[in-house]
Amino acid sequence: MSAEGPRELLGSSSMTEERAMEAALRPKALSDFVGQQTVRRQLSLVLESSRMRGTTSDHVLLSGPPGLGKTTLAMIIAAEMSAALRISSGPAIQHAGDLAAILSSLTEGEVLFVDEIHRMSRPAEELLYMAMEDFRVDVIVGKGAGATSIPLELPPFTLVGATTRAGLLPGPLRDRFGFTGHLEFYSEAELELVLRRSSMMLDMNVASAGFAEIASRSRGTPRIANRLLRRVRDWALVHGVHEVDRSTAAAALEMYEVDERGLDRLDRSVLEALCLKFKGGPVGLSTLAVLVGEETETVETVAEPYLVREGLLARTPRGRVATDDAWRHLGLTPPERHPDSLSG
Ligand SMILES: Nc1ncnc2c1ncn2[C@@H]1O[C@H](COP(=O)(O)OP(=O)(O)OP(=O)(O)O)[C@@H](O)[C@H]1O
Ligand SMILES: [Mg+2]
Repeated sequence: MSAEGPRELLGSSSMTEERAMEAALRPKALSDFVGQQTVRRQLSLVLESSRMRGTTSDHVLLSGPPGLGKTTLAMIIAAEMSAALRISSGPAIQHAGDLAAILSSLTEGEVLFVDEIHRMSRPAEELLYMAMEDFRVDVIVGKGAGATSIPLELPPFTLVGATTRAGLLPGPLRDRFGFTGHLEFYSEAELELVLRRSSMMLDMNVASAGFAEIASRSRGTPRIANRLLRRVRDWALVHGVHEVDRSTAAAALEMYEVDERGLDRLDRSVLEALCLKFKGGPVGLSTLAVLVGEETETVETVAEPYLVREGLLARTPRGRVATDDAWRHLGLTPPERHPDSLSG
């Protein structure tokens, strides 16, 4: 979510449309959720078992890069449990009191979804430990010497936390989730399924090769696949194309500066900054973020995971390094290196 903000691949005016479309395209049941076999199977077992036992499900933590389906899964969990869903987020819970207010208003069995849970404040986090484990919170009333703590029983609820950065979660919090699902990037075949479904909802006529072309540029991410599909729709509409084939899709996406490997402007500027300004690195993350004019978190959660996966960038103890493949992707010649200085 947060990482989505500064990302302006397609301009901020598309953000409202993006939200609305995202809601419309979200699968509503676990069986409609494409890919993520492992997580889906594990989660379905957790939910099935709690349904059989007639209890609320264990708390669930979902981690993974932006746009892979964490929010979608949280909604599916509530739907599968026929439970009400309450949505909040780490940045919105800055005081323990904010969290206490949310928790004390939950009804029995409700699913509380906390997005970006790694961004909650420390005091709120500590309150959450007790709530997760004992369904109880201590509410502090008053200030200073006169402050008293009133224990408050909570109805059983299921916490679903989502994070793009599981590594930032303190151990005690991570340990209190009964189940952690790590979402992986999607294969091109899976993205084609996502696109097929979305194209029907958008009433588009797309040939198989058209789906393949869009999928191959979608960085393993359903959100990006859906977004590119909408841009291809615009292009086809304006150019009077009735069936989107491979070349239509390619032409449209070239225009939006999404290259054949799915790299967009931000990805390329990260690689360019590394290669052209720092001879390929190593460069610290924060320096890199300043150079490309983005938040550190955006570079780290949005651009890097894909660049690393594509073998274009390496994270080393001394900083980020461009691989030879990155130089070649930018049309540059990789520098000669001493064999032992490779990637720091
Ligand atoms: N497995 C899937 N099958 C079909 N569509 C999916 C799947 N996963 C995600 N999507 C689509 O991708 C879009 C983004 O998914 P979602 O909002 O759940 O991502 P997220 O992981 O919560 O991202 P963020 O970290 O930015 O909050 C949704 O509109 C949804 O329709
Ligand atoms: Mg989300």
